[in-house]
Amino acid sequence: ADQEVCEVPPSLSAKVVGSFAYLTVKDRMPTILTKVIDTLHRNKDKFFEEYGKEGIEAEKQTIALLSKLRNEMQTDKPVVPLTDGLSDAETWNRYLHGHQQSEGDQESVSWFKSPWLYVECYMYRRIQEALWLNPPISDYDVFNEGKTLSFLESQRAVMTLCTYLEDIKKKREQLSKKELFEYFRKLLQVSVWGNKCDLSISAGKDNSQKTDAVDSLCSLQPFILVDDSEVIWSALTSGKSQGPPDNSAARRLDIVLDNASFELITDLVLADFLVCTGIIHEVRFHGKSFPWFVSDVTANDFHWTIRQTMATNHRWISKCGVKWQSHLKAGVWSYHDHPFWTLPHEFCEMAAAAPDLYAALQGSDLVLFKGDLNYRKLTGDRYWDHAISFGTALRGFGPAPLCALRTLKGNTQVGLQPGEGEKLSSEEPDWMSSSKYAVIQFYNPKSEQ
Ligand SMILES: O=P(O)(O)OC[C@@]1(O)O[C@H](CO)[C@@H](O)[C@@H]1O
Ligand SMILES: [Mn+2]
Repeated sequence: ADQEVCEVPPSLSAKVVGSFAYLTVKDRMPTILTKVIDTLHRNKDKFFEEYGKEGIEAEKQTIALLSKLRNEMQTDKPVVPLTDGLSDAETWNRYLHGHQQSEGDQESVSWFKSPWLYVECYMYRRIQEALWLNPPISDYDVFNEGKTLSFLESQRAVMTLCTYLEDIKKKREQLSKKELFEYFRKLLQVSVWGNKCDLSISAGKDNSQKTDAVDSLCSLQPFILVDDSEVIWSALTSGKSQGPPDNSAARRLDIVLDNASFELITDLVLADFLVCTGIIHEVRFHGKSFPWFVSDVTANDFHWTIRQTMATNHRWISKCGVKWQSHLKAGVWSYHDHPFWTLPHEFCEMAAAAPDLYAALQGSDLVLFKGDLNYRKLTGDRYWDHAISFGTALRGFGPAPLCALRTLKGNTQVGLQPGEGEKLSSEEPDWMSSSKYAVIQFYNPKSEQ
């Protein structure tokens, strides 16, 4: 039961030598920084063409700041305040100050000693600072190449998925409620497995979708550790009429997006299925307000992806794209990028840190949280016992019925059967970080779990 009183366990951090957090801070994060520096080097001519010698100077200064950042990280220097004066800088600096207060001094808030969730988010905000401090390349997306390439390499999978959606649409009038549920279940799984395509875990190496996302569902089924599809379906389809949306019956879905390219397509397909079958009447997509965790969706990625699908010469992909663009135009779909999603806070702090966002989410009938980072923030990225309930780990966060759709890429997992986590650890030590396993985990704050 969620009321079980329990000590909040410590945060994952790199101070545990050999832990996934340690290996991430020691190896993967510096690698990501090095790739960012290489990307800036490789685009030197482009900056010159576009901005002349000012562009070259800006590129050089940015690289200098990023090299300094990498050195701070690799030598475990103290975390330092942001200096770019962006609207969120003060929140970040207050957050840092809070850590310094609780640790007692500035020295002990550092890359290998502080919570992994904090320092990893902070790294991406420092990358943003390096760009922001160097106009005219301030709004250059250092991760754009990787996201674009990953999308273009996933085109076969996009084609089969859009064709699959088209088939469903053709026969939707004849589908029974049970058949609708089966398609919902499949598209929910396609969306959760789409989360494997993440360029942060691969440190930028190609991670595009090579296999047919629908055909592989059966073989992947055993690796879904928690599957709450049925209770999600009944939350979506119970009570309110299926009819056309008069205000009371209108049902709203919020999708807190994760990665661009193929994963974004799986989310757009799921949203389209729910709208065209009349189960959902409005979808709000939540992305990041600046480039984040290498492959996370920004406004530019979101609109570029829809324009790309419209322009593709494959008839079903372009038909989907045209439909999606019309949903945006009609306001049935909308894109939002609240600054909170690119702050370091655990979600149990949202109501205090971003009351406007928390209130907005309270108007949703279901909030889907995609990916591993969102799961880490939902549960606070802590050493929870694997068998404690998801509700307990949420520690009061619950603006609306919510569902986490994540492949496991960080060693936090709750809501398992007693002994299940230990069994997995004995058989596969890296079960929480290999992205081989996934959860479709639901929590309804309005009802006892
Ligand atoms: O949120 P996502 O895209 O599913 O995964 C983000 C991620 O790749 O980055 C962090 C490790 O660097 C972890 O949260 C996770 O492995
Ligand atoms: Mn991501």
